[in-house]
Amino acid sequence: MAIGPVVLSAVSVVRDERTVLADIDLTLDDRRIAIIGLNGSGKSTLVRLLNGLLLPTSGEVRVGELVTGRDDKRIRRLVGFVFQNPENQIVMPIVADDLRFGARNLGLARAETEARIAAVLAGLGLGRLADRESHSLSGGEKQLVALAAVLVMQPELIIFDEPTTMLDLVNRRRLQQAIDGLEQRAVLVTHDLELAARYQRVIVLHDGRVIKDSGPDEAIASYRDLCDQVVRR
Ligand SMILES: Nc1ncnc2c1ncn2[C@@H]1O[C@H](COP(=O)(O)OP(=O)(O)OP(=O)(O)O)[C@@H](O)[C@H]1O
Repeated sequence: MAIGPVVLSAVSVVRDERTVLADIDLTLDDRRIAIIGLNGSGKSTLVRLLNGLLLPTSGEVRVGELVTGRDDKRIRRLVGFVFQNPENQIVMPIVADDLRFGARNLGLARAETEARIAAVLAGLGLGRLADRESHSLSGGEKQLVALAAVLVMQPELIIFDEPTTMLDLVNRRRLQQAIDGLEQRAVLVTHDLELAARYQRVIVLHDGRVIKDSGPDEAIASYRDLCDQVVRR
């Protein structure tokens, strides 16, 4: 199934009586989209809406023909989510078993599961990690294994919430390359402006609103201006 655009219509999120996202209208259909903004601007909240991890207080989020809150099971198959902290995502003690876990939940046949796991690990250059104990991996390896677990499910869109925060420069590059090599569409929340600069569309959030939605140069310049203003205040 081709996923179609993800459309947010008049979406607001209120948490503890605070408006965290205010009246957002967005159509997300580009191949690569980065979302940047200050701490607390609403980036994680926004991306959690995209696969129904969080439901809007008002408004609607559509994934193609599907609507979050109504079609979440189908949406989760189409939209994968790589969390900031891979510790929250890796559940099994052995790496390959962790990758099998999600595939089993999809009800895939054993041979299909094994073929997908081998292909994904090879594609990310992680074949040597298959039999390792998950807890023994480095932070960077864990981040890539968390991505591998999502890829085994073959989603059509992958959300990354600050995937490079815990990575050194080498692993950041590896993850960048892994993302560049993905066939799937990707939406990525990041404070890493070098990473954001690689994406064709960059959305800047501030106080729960979209203040810029453009190509990377313009968006990053406006984010820098915003930071200057906030620091001078
Ligand atoms: N469960 C919650 N209950 C109450 N407030 C929340 C909750 N989750 C998030 N918030 C608030 O919503 C605002 C936006 O949070 P969010 O995590 O979306 O920001 P962010 O842009 O991803 O920030 P960061 O860059 O620091 O990760 C913050 O002020 C946060 O305190």
